[in-house]
Formats: sequence, structure tokens, C-alpha cells
Amino acid sequence: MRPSDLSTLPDGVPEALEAEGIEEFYPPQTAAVEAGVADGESVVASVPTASGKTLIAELAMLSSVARGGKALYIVPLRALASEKKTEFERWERFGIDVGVSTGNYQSDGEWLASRDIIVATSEKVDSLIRNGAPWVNDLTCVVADEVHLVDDGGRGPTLEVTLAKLRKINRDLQVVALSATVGNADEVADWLDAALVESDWRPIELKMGVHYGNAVNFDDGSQREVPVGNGQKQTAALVADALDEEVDGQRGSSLVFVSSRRNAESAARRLAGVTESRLDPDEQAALEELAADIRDDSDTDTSEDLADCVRDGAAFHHAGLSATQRSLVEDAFRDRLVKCICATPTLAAGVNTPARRVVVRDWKRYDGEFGGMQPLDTLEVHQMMGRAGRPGLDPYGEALLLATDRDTMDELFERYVWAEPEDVRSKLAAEPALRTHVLATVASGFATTRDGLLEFLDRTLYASQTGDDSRLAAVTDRVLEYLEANEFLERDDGSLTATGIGHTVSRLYLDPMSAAEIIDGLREGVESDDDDAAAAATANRRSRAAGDAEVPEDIADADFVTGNDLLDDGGGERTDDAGGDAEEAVESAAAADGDDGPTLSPLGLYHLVARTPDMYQLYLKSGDRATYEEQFYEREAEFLGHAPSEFEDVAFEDWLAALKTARLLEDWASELDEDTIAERYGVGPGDIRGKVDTAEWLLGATEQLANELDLDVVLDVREARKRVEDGVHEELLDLVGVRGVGRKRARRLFEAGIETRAELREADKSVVLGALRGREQTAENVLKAVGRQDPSMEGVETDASASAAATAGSESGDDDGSGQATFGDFS
Ligand SMILES: Nc1ncnc2c1ncn2[C@@H]1O[C@H](COP(=O)(O)OP(=O)(O)OP(=O)(O)O)[C@@H](O)[C@H]1O
Repeated sequence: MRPSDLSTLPDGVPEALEAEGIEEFYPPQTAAVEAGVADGESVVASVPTASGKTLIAELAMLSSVARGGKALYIVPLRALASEKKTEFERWERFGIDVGVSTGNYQSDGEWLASRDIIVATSEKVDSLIRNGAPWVNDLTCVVADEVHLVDDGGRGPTLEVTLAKLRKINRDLQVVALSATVGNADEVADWLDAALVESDWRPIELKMGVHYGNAVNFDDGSQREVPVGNGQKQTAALVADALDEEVDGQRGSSLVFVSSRRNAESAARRLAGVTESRLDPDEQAALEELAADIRDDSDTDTSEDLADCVRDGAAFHHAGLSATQRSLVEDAFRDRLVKCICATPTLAAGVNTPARRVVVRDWKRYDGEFGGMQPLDTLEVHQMMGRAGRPGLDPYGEALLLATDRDTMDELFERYVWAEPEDVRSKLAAEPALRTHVLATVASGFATTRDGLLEFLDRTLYASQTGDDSRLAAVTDRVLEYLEANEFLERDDGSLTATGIGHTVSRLYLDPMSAAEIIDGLREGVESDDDDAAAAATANRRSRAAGDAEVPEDIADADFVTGNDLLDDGGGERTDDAGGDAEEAVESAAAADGDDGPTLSPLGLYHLVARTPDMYQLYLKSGDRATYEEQFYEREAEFLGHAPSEFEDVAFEDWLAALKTARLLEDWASELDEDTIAERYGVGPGDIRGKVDTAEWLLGATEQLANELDLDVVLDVREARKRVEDGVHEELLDLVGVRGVGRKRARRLFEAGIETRAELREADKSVVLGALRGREQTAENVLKAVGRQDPSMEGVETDASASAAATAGSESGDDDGSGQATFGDFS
């Protein structure tokens, strides 16, 4: 079957598809068309990676739009949202408007309402529904990408409930769910009342095998000799072997999956030795440039390490990298410039980075629940393996595991090569998931009674899988009690109503437990301020719920698909749609808040939001406990709420971990440079941005809660929020991160008229940066160096005043923390 055989697509689209090289549909695509995907029928497609799932979704969406409808494409990661948007934008020349809505891209409701295809994360869609986005009612087609992630305990329930809500809003909705090959795709199809397209077909052969001794043993019984030299590691031998084999003039690139960030970094450093010796001069020159771009993006040790590896043709990839660095690495790998990436499993979660050879080096991870290292799920390993084989580039893909003894080789064949992936199981019947979704379901009017609520939950995968709703009912009842006790819901004769504050919590996209913690902390702060802040802070200690158990340091860095990455990526989505007029209300409350000055310290507020379940706290590493215990006693009077005693071990550690996170935010707000923050807290630039984004969102929510509850602390909260926000002004974002330019220096450059990275490049960067750093340099010289003399800068310091600024700089925390002169204070 060919695109031109379809009469449902908008005019011109079939020809455009054929011009792109899609002359015949792949077999799973033909099966989906036969199941009615282009005629408005719901379909679940459970097929291997790279087998053309996106086109199945496009056929559904484009046909739906051609019939006058509107389509929504739900992605699991923000990074994927922009990737998909760019992909779909090629349809704009046929009059199809594409929009994206994620935390990063704020798009107003009306503009989104005018789009034909909207791409969004599931959290964003959930938030849009909670905030009553009217266009949601007009949807005719919804695509759920990577639907097997409903199995994820953290984010799965949001996708599950969101699909249930969308289907309740619009009974005729076409649902197209794209899934990896899983054990029970039929159950997912049953749940969605969809036809099932299931297939093992792939456009490129995927050979799976295990390297043991001096050879790879493949699933088809064949062997490939890959000797491991003396002192060499198996991974290095395999990466070298792929690179040394030219097929159609192309050498093979490799993707190596490891269990933690630290492992990714050290493996990349080692493998850089393998790739470096195989680069040609053109590649070397291009990689030098790429390394410079990576250094330009951020000023931390992580960036430095990454740039060093990239210069030699290898890279690491994990959540500690900034978004820009991640995409630079991904693009260079796709362009075959970077020959090898060592990645944590996040990279397997859909971002399009195929390689000829995939090596799953670490197949165990630390599991706090079961203790010790546990094998990864088959599904997860299959997702990593599925990255092997680049369509159109490689004749085949190879996915390899490593064994150092025969028993392990047998185990790996059993567990991953021969095994079928696990079933997808709903994770909805857990209190943390239901706490937030029950409140939102009632607040947005999807249910008004307990029975109505249970009936709604009956539409979920959980209900359809278990057929027994007693557990769901039991957890729901416990959650209802919790929500009532915290005054988010009222129950009267079986009817359920969200309170005013309950509505706000739902719209703000807060976990009700975060909201309860924040409200308690604020109230406590107001009361203890009335009494005596210092005395009250030490009184009334009580135990808090158990937090994270101690985790070995290296393991604490591990970031798996089900862990920090996904949650950081979407969990902290901001809901600017909520309470559009709240800003105004806060203004008036602030005006009425006639305080003489702040009564709650920013650190106290950072700590308050850092201990909510919506913030992923920093871990305490070895040696941290003593540091933060000391700070705990020094800053005790600033904490809001009841601190646990040091004898309550787990709760106390949890409190200290929140203090560490709060201290990072405090350092950020005081404009300490990124490099020093990264080193002090043992984090990467991506982590810093993640914490800051989440804190901004939570402090904004705290401000609205304080206002709504009429607590006399609105100004304090606003002050704390602004400090975090002003850590980097929007206008400075482009400059911050250029190597050697922290936030303070960016401001100086901005004031001197250099407002963008491009302008900085145009100017002689080394001269400018030299001037920024040098003790002898004056502002005047800097301006001269960049060929500008802004009249508003008249009267900038002379040499003498600059050296005075240098001395002051060392006290007030200048940009690089070295006490050297920046270029004085123009303002
Ligand atoms: N019928 C076809 N003929 C030729 N090429 C195709 C066809 N369908 C899809 N492709 C191409 O195959 C590649 C892989 O497709 P796609 O990215 O949609 O796979 P996928 O199943 O979504 O993969 P993943 O699971 O990795 O997200 C793309 O480059 C796409 O353009």
C-alpha cells in the first residue's frame, strides 16, 4: 500500500510523503491503515523501535484534520515535544498549523485553540484540562506516544488518568496509542476500545548477542571474533571493532548504556582514547569547534570534561548536562561526528539517536526497595537494544551485552535475548498517584460523589486490568480522608466538593501533600513570628514521615528512565494557565501586607518547598551530614515547621537533604557562579536549572496559597521567589553559560551593550573575557575592546576605582569567586 492509495489525507500530503521516500507503507503501517487508523478508528500499535510508528500517528492526525478535526500528540518528555513539533511542522505548507505546549514553551490558550495539531507532555495536558482549556473539547484525535510508560510508577498514572478524562470529555475521540513491544498490548487495546496492531517487523535486521571471551555470540548462532587486548576492556574492544568496520564507506558508531552518571563519564573518558586515534583531520577540526560550543554553553567541570571527550570523538549523556549540551551531543552523533556516546538509560526513552552497535554494559541497578543491585526489566533493556541500526545508513544493527563467564552469558541470553518483554501494569492504585488525581478529578467536575469518582476510575487501565475495584476503592477512601482532613475537599452525604483552596491546589498542579506541607509551614511561620521566631523554631519538634534511606554515593547518581530524569523533566511543569488574575490579587494583598520587612527568610522558604514531594532533593553524600548538621543549628531559627530531632535518623537526614537543596537555591539567588555551585553540590548544569525551575514554580504556588489563605507573608514569599528568578534574568539567558561568563559578568556585558552570544562572538571574545578577568582592566578598556562606547556608560571607573571594585568584589562574591575584579559596578 502506498500513501497515494489513501483518500483521507489532506491534498498534497500523499505526494509529499512519497517524495520523502515513503513509497510503500511498512507492514505495521499497512496493518494500522487496514484497522482504520486513517478513518478515525482507535488503534494500539505495539511494534519495535524504528518501524515507523510516527507515520501511523501522522496518518491518523492528518486525516482527522482533513475531516475538520483537531489532534493532540502526547509525548513523555519535553525534549521529545520540540523534536516532534519540528517534525510535524513540515505539514504547515499544506495549511496545517502546529503548536507545542510544554513548561518551556508558554503558549496562550487562544493561540493553541487555533492550531490543528498540538504537541504536549502528559503533565501539560493534565494541567490544561484542570485549568479548563476550552479547545480540549474540540479534539477529535489523540496520540499517546510511548504508551507503555503507563507502567512507570512516577508518571504513568498521569497519562492513564489524562487519557481517561479525554475520552470522557469526548466519547467519539479517536485514540492512537504507540507502544514498544510489550507482553500484553491486547490489554492496553481492550482498555482503549482500540484495534490492536502487533508486529515484530523491523526495517533493519537487529542482531542481539553477548560478548564473552574473544567473540560475540549472536542469537542466530553465528559468532563474530572481537578479541580483547591485554589490559583492554570489552567495551573498548567492541567500540573499536565497530569503528574499524566500513560498510558502504561508513564506519560504525556505538551507543553504550551504563548505570550511573559517573560511569557514563568515566567510560566516555576511556573510550575517547579509542575514537581519537580513528579521526581524520576534517573530523578533528569539526570536533574542536563542537567542543568549544559545549564549553561556551556552561562553565562547569562537567562541561569541561564533556568538551574534552567530544574533542576526541566520544561523549557522555545524562540528566546533569544542560539541554543545549544534550542536543549538541545528539546532533553530532546523528551526523556521525561523535563516534560513541556513553549514556544513562534516559537516552533510550525515545530520542532519536540510532547507532550501528548498542552495548548494554550495565544491566543491573541499585534498588532501594529490594536492596542491592537488581537486573533491569527486559522491556527496558529491549528499548536500549532497539536503538541499534540506523535506517538508511546501516545494513543491520547489533545489540550486545557483556559476560565475563559462561554462566552470566547463559543468564543474559535467557533474561534479555530470548525473553519476551514484561506486561505493562497500571500503577494507579497507589496513594501518591491517587492523592493528586482524585483532587483534580473532583475539582474539575469529572466526579461529584464517591460513587461517581469510582465510576470514573473504572475507565482506567487499572480497573480494566484487575477487574477488581476493591483495592482502588480502599486507596481512594484513604485519599478522600486525607484530602478532607487537609481541607481540600468537603464531603457531605456522599457528595464531594473541592474547597476554594482545593481548587487552587489542583490548578497549580501541586501534589496535595506538597500544598499541605507548604500551608502548615507558612501558618507555623506566621504564628512563630507572632511569638518569637527563634524560640518557636526549636520547640515542638515532631517526627516527619520517613524519607529516603541512605543510598551509596555512586548509586545516588544513577538516573534511570523511571527516576529523576523523567520526573525532573515533566514533574515540575509550571502551570502559568492557573489563576491568570492571581498576579493582580497578589498585588493587592501585598499592598495590604503592611509589614515593616520580611519575617520569613528566603532560606526558610527554600527549605519549605525543598521538602515537599514535588522537589527532588539533593542527596546527602558522604561527609555532607556533618556540614549540614552544623548549618542546621546555625540557621535553625529560619526553618518553617517542626524540625525533627537528630535522633529521628531518617527524618533528620531528609531535613538536612532539603537544607542542602535550599542552600543551592540560596547560592543561586546570590548569583554565585554556576561553576562554584556545581562543584559545591556535586551536580551538573542540568541539575541546577532543574532545581531552580522547580523552586520558581513552587514558590509561585506558595505565593498564591499565602494570598488565598490571607496569610500575612505574601511579600516575604514574593521576595524569595524573585530572588530565585532574578538569579538569571531572562534577558541574560543567552549570555550566561558562555565560557567564562557567569550571571554577574553577563549583566556587565549586557549593560555594556553586548546582549547576545552572537554579539559577543562578533566582538573579540578572548579580549572581552580577558578584560573581564584581568585585575588591571577597566570597564572603559572592555568597552574599547568590544569597539563600543555607550554614552550612558560615561563616568565608568578609572583604573583606580576598578581596583577598589576588585577588593570589594572579593567580599561581595564576585563572579568567579576568586576575588578578582569583574569590571566594577556600573549601576
Ligand atoms: N514506509 C516507510 N518507508 C520508508 N521509510 C519510512 C517509512 N516509514 C517510516 N520511515 C522512516 O523510518 C524511520 C523510523 O521511523 P520512526 O521514527 O517513525 O520510527 P518509530 O517506530 O517511531 O521509532 P522509535 O520507536 O524509535 O520512536 C524514519 O526515518 C522514517 O522517516
